Amino acid sequence: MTAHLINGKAISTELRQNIKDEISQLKKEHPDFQPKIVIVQVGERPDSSTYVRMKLKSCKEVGIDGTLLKFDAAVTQKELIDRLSELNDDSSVHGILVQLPLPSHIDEELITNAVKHTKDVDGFSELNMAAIFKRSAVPLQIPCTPKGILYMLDHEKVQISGKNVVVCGRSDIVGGPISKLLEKRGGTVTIVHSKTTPEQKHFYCSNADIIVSAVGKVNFLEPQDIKEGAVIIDVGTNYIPDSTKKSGHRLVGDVDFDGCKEKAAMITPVPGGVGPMTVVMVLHNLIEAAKREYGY
Ligand SMILES: Nc1nc2c(c(=O)[nH]1)N[C@@H](CN(C=O)c1ccc(C(=O)N[C@@H](CCC(=O)O)C(=O)O)cc1)CN2
Repeated sequence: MTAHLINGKAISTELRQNIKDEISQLKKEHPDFQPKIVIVQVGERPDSSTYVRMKLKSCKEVGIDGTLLKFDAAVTQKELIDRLSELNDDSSVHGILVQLPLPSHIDEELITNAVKHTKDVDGFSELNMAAIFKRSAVPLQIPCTPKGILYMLDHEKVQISGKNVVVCGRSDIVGGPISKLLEKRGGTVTIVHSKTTPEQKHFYCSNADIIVSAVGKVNFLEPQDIKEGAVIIDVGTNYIPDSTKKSGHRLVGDVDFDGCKEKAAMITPVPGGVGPMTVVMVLHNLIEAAKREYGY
């Protein structure tokens, strides 16, 4: 069997067009409607600069006013919090996103919580996270990568309820929220993490109908670890040396793609899988926040 490729690039392009159409319709109906996001970047990490550029470009494409607020890597926590507080109070700003990771002298927890709950388009504040983990609560925003993964699974009509699901990784950005969201959708979810033994990893993964891998390790999932017909969602972003590339490196996921595609029913590529979905979900969360603010 060769797996069906879940094309995140194509799915995100289609969704971006829908968002663009919705914004232009809203602007026609309400000429004062101007959705706006402020993206906060601290320091000059090249990967963060790439992601921020991608987000701002997508905003521009659909008619969202995207502003970059850049701070020197040596910025103090107080300066950042004061600025976030001003943005929280600025009624022209509907969404605030702090690009992660932050330099080590900054407390990520403190900063993500300093973003007003209603403007938290990343969904990383404690109020949003708590709503994800509470059984009957409906979160205002779902973090962009987990939201993108759920959208892809629904787009491909993958049944979650009643399935064995394994999530590899337990980060706040991906593993933590996606495991709870998949469990809320009726999956029986096991989390594989850094304290899981190789034997446990093999046992749980090889019995899984759906695997989401977000650990950041090349070849973390190999064909012998997965079940015939499984659905594999690869969230890994790992750069490996490649002398055939001008940059000298190439992006790969956590999954041995060539091996696993022969055994899986569906698989996401890296690049072109989950990554583009993360970007489009920023737009989706922002537009929802803006509509709430305008009362539409
Ligand atoms: N505040 C946040 N910080 C971070 C998040 C996040 O959701 N919010 N997630 C990641 C990084 N990230 C978005 O910020 C992100 C990662 C990857 C991609 C993407 O489209 N990747 C492409 C390849 C891009 C390349 O060539 O380098 C792909 O997979 O096709 C987009 C966004 C950590 N920080």
